Amino acid sequence: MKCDTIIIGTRSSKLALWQADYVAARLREAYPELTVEKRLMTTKGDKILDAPLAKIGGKGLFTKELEQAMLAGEIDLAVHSLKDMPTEVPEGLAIAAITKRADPGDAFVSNRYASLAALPAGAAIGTSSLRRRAQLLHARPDLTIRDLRGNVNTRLAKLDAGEYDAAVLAVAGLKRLGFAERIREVLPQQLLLPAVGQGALAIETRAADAAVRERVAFLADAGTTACARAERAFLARVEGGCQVPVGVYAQPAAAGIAVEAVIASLDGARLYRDRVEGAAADAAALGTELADQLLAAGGLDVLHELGLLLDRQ
Ligand SMILES: NCc1[nH]cc(CCC(=O)O)c1CC(=O)O
Repeated sequence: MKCDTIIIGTRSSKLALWQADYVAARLREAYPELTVEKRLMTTKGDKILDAPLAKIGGKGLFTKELEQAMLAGEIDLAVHSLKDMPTEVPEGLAIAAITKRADPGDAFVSNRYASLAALPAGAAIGTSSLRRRAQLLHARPDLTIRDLRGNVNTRLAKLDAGEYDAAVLAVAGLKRLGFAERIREVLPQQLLLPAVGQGALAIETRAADAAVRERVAFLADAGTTACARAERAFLARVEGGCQVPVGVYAQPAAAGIAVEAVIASLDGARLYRDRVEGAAADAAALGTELADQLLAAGGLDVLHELGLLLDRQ
């Protein structure tokens, strides 16, 4: 008899484990006969903890080792935060399902202040995200942004150690780990647009593994998938990685889908933001169109200055 087992590869951060356990539980529930195992792995992004993420660079910082293990047949699927996935999936692999998105927002967390507005001039906010830095500085040029790296638990511990007045973290990650009560304020989207795919999970498999693909298909959410298509097309057009000062958020709208995005300089002084709306079937084209609009409006100069678009043709 065929051995009916699916091995899920996962990073060992608490958030990654929560996400892998979530998918494992849903698979076991759907297929009581199936054996689901977890294999813990370490990625480059987990190992290099002392350098700002933006300086380490490289695509797939949190995904590459898992992808290699999948191609080698050591694991059958990987569960990623969609926002950590590069826009290009390696040859031989595929995103088999994108789950229903949880809260896509960013949270203001602080032991000292109740809201962003309550922060005094010069207060220090911890974040390593260029997207958060640029948009926060645009709204509050008086603030100081200090690098804050590590997984969610590490970042909260550093905040509690008193090195920062506040930090900004993804709402979805905080809630998954049981830290909802640490959220002082969900920052309005008008102020801070999320990262591509924030709040959604991507289930990656071998492209040719029909058995596994079929089994995870029920986890896909059509609405989130269309939104992710628009957001990832936007990102692919502007750069392709997760470490650029851009935010993008697609959501259902009267016409089908509305996409809003921002490209900003690191100091927040220049910020280009716009919105397009169209049919969900045209999601990818909408994302690309919006990227072209923002690049033409000044975003291209901003990204060029960052040295991130050197090999763009
Ligand atoms: N950058 C790491 C990361 N990748 C996914 C999440 C949260 C979960 C999600 O957005 O789906 C986080 C934590 C954070 O940004 O605070």
